[in-house]
Amino acid sequence: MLISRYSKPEFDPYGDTSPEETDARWPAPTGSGSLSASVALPGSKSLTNRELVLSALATHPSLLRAPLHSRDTDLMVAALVQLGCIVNEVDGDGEFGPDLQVIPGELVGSTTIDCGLAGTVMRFLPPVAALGLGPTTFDGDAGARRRPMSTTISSLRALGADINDDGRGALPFTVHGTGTLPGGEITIDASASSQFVSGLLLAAPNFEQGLHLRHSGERLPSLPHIEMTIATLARRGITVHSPAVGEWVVAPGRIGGADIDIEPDLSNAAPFLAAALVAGGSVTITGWPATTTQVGADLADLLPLFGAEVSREGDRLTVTGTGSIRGVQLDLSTGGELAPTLVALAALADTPSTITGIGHIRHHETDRLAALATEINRLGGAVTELPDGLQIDPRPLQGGPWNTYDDHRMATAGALIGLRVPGVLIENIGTTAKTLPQFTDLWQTLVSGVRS
Ligand SMILES: O=C(O)C1=C[C@@H](OP(=O)(O)O)[C@@H](O)[C@H](O)C1
Ligand SMILES: C=C(OP(=O)(O)O)C(=O)O
Repeated sequence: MLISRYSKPEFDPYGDTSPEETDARWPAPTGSGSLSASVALPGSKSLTNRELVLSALATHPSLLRAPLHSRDTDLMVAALVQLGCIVNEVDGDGEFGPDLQVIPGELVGSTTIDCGLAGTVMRFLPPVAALGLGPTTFDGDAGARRRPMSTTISSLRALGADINDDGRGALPFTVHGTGTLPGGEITIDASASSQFVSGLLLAAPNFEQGLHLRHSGERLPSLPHIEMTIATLARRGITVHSPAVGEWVVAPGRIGGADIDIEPDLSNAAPFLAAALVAGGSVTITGWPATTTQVGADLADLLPLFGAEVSREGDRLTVTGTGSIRGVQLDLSTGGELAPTLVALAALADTPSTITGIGHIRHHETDRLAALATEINRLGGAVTELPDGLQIDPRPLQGGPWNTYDDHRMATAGALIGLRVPGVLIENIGTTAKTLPQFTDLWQTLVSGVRS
């Protein structure tokens, strides 16, 4: 089947909802005994969207096996189809939807791309549009217009692209593609997001002169995601040289078509695995890859800091907890994506925690530092915002409303707290569809796997 009209579903569980607009809150289920659950998760968002982009830029067709099907990946598919690719759904072995065959086509603009709230779409596709012929306008949700884009805009300009924007360094803007981009040597500030680097690296082999990219800025967050970008390029025959930390060189080259198995999303495993600490008992995630560039793999080292035991048998990773949680002192700069889960855990711990190195998550789906502090404190918590993190002091929490700010990880963090605290009512739980449309069903499976 050709997916040429990949549009938002009629029921849009993810759009720009405010707490006031959403009457129906999801009562987070409470765990009534220690857990004994085994959960299979759909594919990684970060891998699926990288492989979709590389497939579109490749010389030959690609097959993505067991890809994620969620709002962020649907938006990526829709955008690539608009830019001239063919994407076919084909039967596969994946439990969570069809495989995707991607046939690259001549890249064309004259279109408006809906980025939704997906950082991967808004940061990975402007370089692709610059390689297409014609104007491509990028826009997205109200929340997307607040996410930083100035590095994408200024870096593409420095590489030879013609871009119209309103000077705010944000969506919307228009890339006037000419079918080719000179590329070359530039220095950027990627302090606000690693995705500025990844977006340029993914398209770099197709720039006339390739790319010599340097990062200069106060910090470079989410380094594993850049490693992931480099690894996905390597599998398609492109070597990224990194002569120094924060410096990358990509020669012009041909991105190969590929047959790729997408790993389960290990960042989405975070709330499920953390549930073992919150309720006690054990939670197993199946399909855990032997090696991976996903930062979610760090959970195997991070959760023991909170008091968990982690074991591994083949492709099954199991976390066991007693229900008692220790506070942590943690620099999470490499895995900011895991912060909402770990902060929720810390809010249920017996001792104080400080989680730092995550100032940049103020620019994620929402200002996650402010959102986590506000929502946990509303339930009686004592969370203090730091410039680049949160201090979390233990307090008994009580039930009440939990707002999600259109942020899938705020929703799952609320569910985790609700596993222990009765009466947590989550607004717009449907926002989990950004990367895990099956969240409520899978969470129910987890909670039902209880040994009383
Ligand atoms: O490249 C990617 O797939 C991602 C990079 C990270 O972004 P930041 O560097 O902005 O944190 C991560 O948090 C995001 O969820 C996904
Ligand atoms: C920051 C995230 O998403 P995005 O890819 O939209 O940046 C996330 O999923 O935690």
